[in-house]
Amino acid sequence: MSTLAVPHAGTGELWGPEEFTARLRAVPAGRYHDRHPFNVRMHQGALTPAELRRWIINRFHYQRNIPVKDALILAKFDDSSLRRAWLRRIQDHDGVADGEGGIERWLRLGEAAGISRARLASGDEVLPGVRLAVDGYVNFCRLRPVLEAVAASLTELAAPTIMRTRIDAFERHYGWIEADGLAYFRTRIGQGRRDSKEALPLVLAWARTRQEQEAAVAALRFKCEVLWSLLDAVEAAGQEDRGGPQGPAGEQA
Ligand SMILES: O=C(O)c1cc(C(=O)O)c2c(n1)C(=O)C(=O)c1cc(C(=O)O)[nH]c1-2
Repeated sequence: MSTLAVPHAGTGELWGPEEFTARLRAVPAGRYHDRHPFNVRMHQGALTPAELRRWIINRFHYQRNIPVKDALILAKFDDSSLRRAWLRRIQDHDGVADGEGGIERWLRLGEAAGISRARLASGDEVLPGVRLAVDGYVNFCRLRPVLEAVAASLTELAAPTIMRTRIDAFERHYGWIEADGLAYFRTRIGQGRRDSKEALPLVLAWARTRQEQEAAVAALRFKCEVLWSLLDAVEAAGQEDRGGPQGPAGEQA
């Protein structure tokens, strides 16, 4: 595995590009939110309409903050071609005109699931844990070096697969959501693939020391934790509805 490794003072050998890539890919392979019990139940068709609506409302908070964190990353680049590439990510979400882009498509997903635009856009039902997780990601991209901020986006290596599974699951189990509402997920398959294909070579090139390589892997781990925490909060709110994790409220000691 380490045939390309070269020695680096103090912090161990620099991983060769193959080993570094394998280590980055191993992070979402092991701890991506597709394994989260809430996501597993979503894909099994076991969520109630109220639970699915809660997820759509809370995930919207993540969606609307993605272009904010991408603008923070863009501001770290001193190179026009990189800024242009990153600007396209912002446009993926915001569109280039009213009525376009991923945020608009997520609003339509909400409508297809019976959530009005005003309700979704208000943010009133965003859970505290979701707010903290999303703030954590935005602030990470604001405060950390560009290598780590870009590495954190590499969860998208795993995103196209989860999108495909989600489309199948929604079509099979949640027929009450109008089919047009799934456009967000369909569009995201290609965008996510392109984003990760673009970001991976940047991370490989910018991590020049073993310490930086490890920081990139840690950034990706952190991002998996952000996505995991978001679902923890959504799941916990459902348990409260059902009377708490130990059963109905009155039966708890
Ligand atoms: O539904 C998902 O499972 C999922 C995961 C991720 C991800 O892995 O970060 C993103 C998205 N969706 C997504 O829609 C999206 O726009 C997106 C942007 C980013 C990012 O970090 O730049 N991740 C994701």
